[in-house]
Amino acid sequence: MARIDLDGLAHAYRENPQTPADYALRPMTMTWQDGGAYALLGPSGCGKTTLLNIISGLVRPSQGRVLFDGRDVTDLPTEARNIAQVFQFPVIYDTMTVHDNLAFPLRNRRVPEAEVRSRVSQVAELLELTGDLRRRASGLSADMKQKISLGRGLVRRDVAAILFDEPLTVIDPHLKWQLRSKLKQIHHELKLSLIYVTHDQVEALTFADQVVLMQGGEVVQAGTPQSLFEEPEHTFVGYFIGSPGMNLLPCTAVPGGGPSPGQGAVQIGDARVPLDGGVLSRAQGALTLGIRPEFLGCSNEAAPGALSAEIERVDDLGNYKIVTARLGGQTLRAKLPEDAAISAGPGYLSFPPNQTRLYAGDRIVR
Ligand SMILES: Nc1ncnc2c1ncn2[C@@H]1O[C@H](COP(=O)(O)OP(=O)(O)OP(=O)(O)O)[C@@H](O)[C@H]1O
Repeated sequence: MARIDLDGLAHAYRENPQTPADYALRPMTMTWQDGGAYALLGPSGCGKTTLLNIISGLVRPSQGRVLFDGRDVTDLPTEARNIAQVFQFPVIYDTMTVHDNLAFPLRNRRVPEAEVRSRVSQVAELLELTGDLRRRASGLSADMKQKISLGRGLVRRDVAAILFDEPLTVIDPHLKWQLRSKLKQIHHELKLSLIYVTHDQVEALTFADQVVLMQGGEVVQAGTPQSLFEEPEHTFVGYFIGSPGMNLLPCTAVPGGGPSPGQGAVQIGDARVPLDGGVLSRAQGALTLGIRPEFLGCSNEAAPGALSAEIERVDDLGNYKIVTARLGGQTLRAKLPEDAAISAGPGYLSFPPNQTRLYAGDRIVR
């Protein structure tokens, strides 16, 4: 396994790119640690596959370098990069047994047969394929075939990294859930460097220990799932991560407008939300207040510091409730426990200071 450095990497599919919009991938420099599980996450067209293909060698970047353990591989073809790849659709040999499919990448590299057997049985066990090893692949379901493709990706010990391009897309939802957690377990047991492209945040957040969130060819934030959830550095991270995403409320600064000395506030329509005076003094440009639905306090009862609001509706979603409320002419959502006593009508919202974020020009202000 290898550390991967992306050094000033950028890519434009068109010749003579002139403006940032001409780039599928805008200049980026970052390091992915040996043995890490990374998810490249973002909406369709944000550049995830382009980045993955540059790492695998399918696309040569227009600018910058890719280094594996300090070695420049930018000009090496895929075969010379020592990586394994798993794609959206199964890539297996139908005429071979499950065992021989899993053994193929090892036998191809002349790994001694005793080691082939031990590694195949280890990977088969992890993927719960042990009982199927003697079956011929041709008769198997699409799900099973994709599991074998995953196994073929995971079977070699000596690869620099394993690259996954939306590998669970064709998998049945129940099995998908199992495989996501399985991949996390496999990552810990086999200590592999994994890079995993997905547009599905649940997939990225369950599987990866580092999530690289992309938008418009740029990395907007890279960090642990927890940091992306708790500390979104950009409004896009707040919006894209979470279900529902962060409440993002355009607002204006009211320096010194808070209830206590040194405290400021922001104005949202006719509502005023107190905010740390220091943060407010560092904010320039268009301001947005951000609070996750999980952290927004919401009740029919008045509480100290809570703001009067209209609770429009309450949706009971089984494990939790989603409250839709109006404050200062804007709509907010709160996520409450399933047993919370709450109903439509007059209500109160509170913004815990340590969970309330201010963004200026979409970037967090600290
Ligand atoms: N071979 C190509 N030629 C020209 N433009 C391309 C090519 N491949 C991708 N693009 C463009 O580059 C941008 C990034 O595409 P890319 O496939 O990397 O995004 P993505 O995040 O992987 O999206 P998806 O999840 O839909 O595959 C898009 O605007 C896309 O239209």
